[in-house]
Amino acid sequence: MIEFQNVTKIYPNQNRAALESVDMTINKGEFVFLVGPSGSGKSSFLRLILREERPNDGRIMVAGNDLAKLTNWKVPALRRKIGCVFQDFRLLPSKTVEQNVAFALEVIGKPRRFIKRVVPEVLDLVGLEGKHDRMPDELSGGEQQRVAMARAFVNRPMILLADEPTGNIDPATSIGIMKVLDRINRTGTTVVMATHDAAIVDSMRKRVIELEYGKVVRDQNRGVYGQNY
Ligand SMILES: Nc1ncnc2c1ncn2[C@@H]1O[C@H](COP(=O)(O)OP(=O)(O)OP(=O)(O)O)[C@@H](O)[C@H]1O
Repeated sequence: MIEFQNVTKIYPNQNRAALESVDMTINKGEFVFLVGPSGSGKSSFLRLILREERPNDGRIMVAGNDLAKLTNWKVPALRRKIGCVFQDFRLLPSKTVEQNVAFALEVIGKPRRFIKRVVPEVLDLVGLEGKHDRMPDELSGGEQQRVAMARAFVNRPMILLADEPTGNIDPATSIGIMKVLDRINRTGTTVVMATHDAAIVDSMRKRVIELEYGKVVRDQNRGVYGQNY
């Protein structure tokens, strides 16, 4: 599903590589935690998968596409296969919960009938039944992140990328967020989550890939967070 072959990324005017000779394969349906100190390359890894950045060297395959060969006009189609969730939720403040999720389908031209049917289904999946008409500022942080997950998943992407999704959420609420990500993963969606949340990684025992100075220093099945960063 995601394959990095000897990938190196050096940002302009930087003398150190953000990612250096990274080789890894993430298979369909896997749940992977990406851990490592601040600046170790986790966000760069996610941005390369989205083709928001391009590598200086190596090859990246995502959902059967060689990203170097993908023409610019095909990039939106690639990104439609990839849902994203961020630490800061990124909801539209003037739209309701339901409208925020529906909007993700409207912009890709889905019919209204379809939108009316699938939006309530996905809001149930993330545990937001009864909150469809709330505005984002009437929700807790955990609920806002559930909206963001519903929006990322409503199009049933093959891959879900999460960049510190529990970073702004208290530990008790984070458990609920992880249950939703686990539920999404069980539908067959590949999940890659960058995190500094040791308690979450240790409790879920999924594959853990650790980066340090842009290199993979650990790749462990049913892994733990490891040392504290
Ligand atoms: N747009 C950019 N321009 C220049 N350097 C960058 C850019 N983005 C990231 N870097 C550098 O690349 C390295 C890796 O950064 P990256 O954001 O991928 O790390 P990270 O592991 O996600 O960190 P954090 O845990 O703090 O989010 C760092 O040295 C960072 O300063």
